[in-house]
Amino acid sequence: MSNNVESTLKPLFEEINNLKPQFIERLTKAVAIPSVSGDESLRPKVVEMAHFLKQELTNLGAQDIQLKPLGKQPPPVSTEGLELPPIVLARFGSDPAKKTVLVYGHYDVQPALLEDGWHSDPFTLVEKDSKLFGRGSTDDKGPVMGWLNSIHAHNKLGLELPVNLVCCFEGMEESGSLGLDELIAREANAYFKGVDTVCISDNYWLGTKKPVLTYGLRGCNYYQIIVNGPGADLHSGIFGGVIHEPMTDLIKVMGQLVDVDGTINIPGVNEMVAPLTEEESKLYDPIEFDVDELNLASGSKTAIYQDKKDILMHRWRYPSLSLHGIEGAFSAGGAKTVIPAKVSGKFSIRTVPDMDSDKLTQYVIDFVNKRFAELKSPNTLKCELIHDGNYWKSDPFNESFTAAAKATKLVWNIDPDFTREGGSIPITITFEEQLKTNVLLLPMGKGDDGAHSINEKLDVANYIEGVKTLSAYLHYYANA
Ligand SMILES: C[C@H](N)C(=O)N[C@@H](Cc1c[nH]cn1)C(=O)O
Ligand SMILES: [Zn+2]
Ligand SMILES: [Zn+2]
Repeated sequence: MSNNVESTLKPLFEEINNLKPQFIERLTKAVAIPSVSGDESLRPKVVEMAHFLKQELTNLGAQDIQLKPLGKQPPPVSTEGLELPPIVLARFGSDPAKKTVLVYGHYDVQPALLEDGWHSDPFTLVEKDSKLFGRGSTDDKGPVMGWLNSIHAHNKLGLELPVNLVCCFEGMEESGSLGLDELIAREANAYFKGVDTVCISDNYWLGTKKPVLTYGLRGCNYYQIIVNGPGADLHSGIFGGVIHEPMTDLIKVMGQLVDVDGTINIPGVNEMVAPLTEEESKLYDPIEFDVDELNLASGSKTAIYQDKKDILMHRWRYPSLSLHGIEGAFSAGGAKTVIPAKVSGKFSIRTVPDMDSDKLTQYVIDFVNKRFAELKSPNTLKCELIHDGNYWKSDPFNESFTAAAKATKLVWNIDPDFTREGGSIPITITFEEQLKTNVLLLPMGKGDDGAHSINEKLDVANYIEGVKTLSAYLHYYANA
């Protein structure tokens, strides 16, 4: 059976090589649409991206393409009445004799500004040194285009897809996947009926040398602390030293959430973490990774841990708390002498088994309120959850992972490592629970791609060989 698959894949891989310019052109067009879900002013661009996908899917011959509306964005962070971007659904084939694979990806991206330190406009894909630079190149427009490219190559060759393919692309992943849980529940026995497995390509290799298959993700609970004080921004020469300043209160509270060594100071949080078993401890041993890979990816020597096992465990199986920013604070160049009247501090906690999101939120709010009360400030403070998404951990011993391992070996000539991921894809567990299927994470990009960072890139090799890997996965899975 396997030989059959490989003889089918040989001409397909050649076709993928031939189509490289068209594939890069497709990604160029996708990156050019600044579909930043976290920036309300760019919401029309997120919607434009959904329409771009619809057009691409139409050109590729998809059936039953639907842009599913999700209604209004819920509080707390949006302007009232702001519409969520639609979910793009499409299918290729509905042959009852074939297995059905649902592929999920997201078409929204993180914010990006040239002045943040990009070497070129983040929304113009630039090919340099065999790398494709641009916001979304690796997260997640490259992999989403990867699925389209695979269909394109099959079409060009007149080769039938080996499975029925259902596409589900969302535009709010970077902002908590708002509305998607409900859509999946609604469509579980409708659009998604008959789905045998789910494949997500939206994470990265652990390092830069070895492909991986991923069977776990951390969750993400995102919070804000709003401190309100004077009626307007004030002159620090006139009011400095004579009023309680919101920013001082906020920094005092935020500064106590986490220690410089990453220890979370909120009582109850670390106690919720599942204990490390001997069996799990052994899983880290064969994985290829070291502190140099971490330093390479971070562009620094700022690692808290030097030992591989410590690094991996703190990325995958322990929670972390990161401080992200302060809305309302002076942040431009120069030296403005202002006392901001209202500031909102943003931070998130990456969650792991067995943390409970509601309990965590209660612990966070109690801690923040207690620390603020100690300041005896007349300002007001409110701490709230902006969005949460659960962690996910699965058993990687199933047909889908086996097919992906064969595909990876064929394309990259090396057996993949089995890894977990420190980032989050909030919807993963919902697919597993609602569709009662397993989920596979099959990443395309490398650990040094700089997702969410400046100068995000996807190596040309990862893009093209990634299309081969996704394609080979579908063929091996069909024949498993
Ligand atoms: C791993 C994935 N490509 C990703 O970047 N996910 C985001 C999801 C998220 C959660 N809250 C906000 N965004 C991430 O891990 O930050
Ligand atoms: Zn992301
Ligand atoms: Zn992503």
